[in-house]
Amino acid sequence: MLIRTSISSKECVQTLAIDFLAVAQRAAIASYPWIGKGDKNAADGAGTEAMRNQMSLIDMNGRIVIGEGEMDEAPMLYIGEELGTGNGPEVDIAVDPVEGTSLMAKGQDNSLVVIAAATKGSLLHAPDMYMKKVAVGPKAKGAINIDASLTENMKSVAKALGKDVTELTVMIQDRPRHHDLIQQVFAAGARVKLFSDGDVTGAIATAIEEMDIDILVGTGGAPEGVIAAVALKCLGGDFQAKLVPQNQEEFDRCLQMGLTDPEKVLTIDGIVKSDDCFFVATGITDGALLKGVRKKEAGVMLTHSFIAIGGSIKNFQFIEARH
Ligand SMILES: O=P(O)(O)OC[C@H]1O[C@](O)(COP(=O)(O)O)[C@@H](O)[C@@H]1O
Repeated sequence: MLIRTSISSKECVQTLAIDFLAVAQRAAIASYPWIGKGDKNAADGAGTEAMRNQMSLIDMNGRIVIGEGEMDEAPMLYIGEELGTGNGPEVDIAVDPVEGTSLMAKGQDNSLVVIAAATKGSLLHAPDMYMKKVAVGPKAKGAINIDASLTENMKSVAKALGKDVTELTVMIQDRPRHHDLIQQVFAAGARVKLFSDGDVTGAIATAIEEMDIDILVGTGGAPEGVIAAVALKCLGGDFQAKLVPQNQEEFDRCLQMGLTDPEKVLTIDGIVKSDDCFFVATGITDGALLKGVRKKEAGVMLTHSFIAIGGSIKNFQFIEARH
């Protein structure tokens, strides 16, 4: 008999989050042999396969809403793919088996496995295109406006945090398209923290006090934006976004995916419509949020993960595990 429920109970969301922790850990371990080997696709393929195999064992009716691509372009974890034993809650799943594929292929810091999940029907089906984003932690919730300039956002966030604008640190991906944003930070006397890849980590950093980041701003991947929004929802932070279709084809693609007004402001609650959600990450290479996979003696592998759970649980944990 098939059991279909929602993940609204505390026990259910907690159990599923633990199951997905195992998925992220397996995917990170599978990618480990490819660190620094210069082959992005092999690394991504290994992580994807491990992720899919482990997810198939979970008691759930899962459906990939953000994955490796459309059915005709991705053999595994394609958008719409159904995963799990079929006995269990109905969940929307967003995955990135390797967030920071170039970093990983070059043996650089900050690549990680990221997964987000929420009650069925609650995650935005974002096409694989650019998205303008702004993210802040819990203390600045309600203080951001994606339609305002970064200068104005910095003023409002500084006020919410009880800081002077010059004390803010703004994380921005180091890309030519962000030149103007970087200049606005300098002009305000605030500090930038530029990073080469991995804006999911940047968004989470705004909600983890020890990471000392006040705002993440910039244009990056929309799939990563949805995953970051789930993480921030669990962490009590805030996130706003706008899709940035680059041409008519991308614009039409938004319409096909049911986004009737592709350039409208997307709030955190519009991207993640349910509080019953969770986020899991496992480090592949060392990074600002997590250490990477380590190979110990006698085939033992060490992993470092992060779990954030939303709803009535609302907590996060760092987990070190030996496999
Ligand atoms: O490299 P671009 O085109 O600036 O895209 C930005 C996106 O790329 C990343 O840095 C890494 O993405 P990949 O894992 O697909 O390589 C994301 O974190 C970010 O959203």
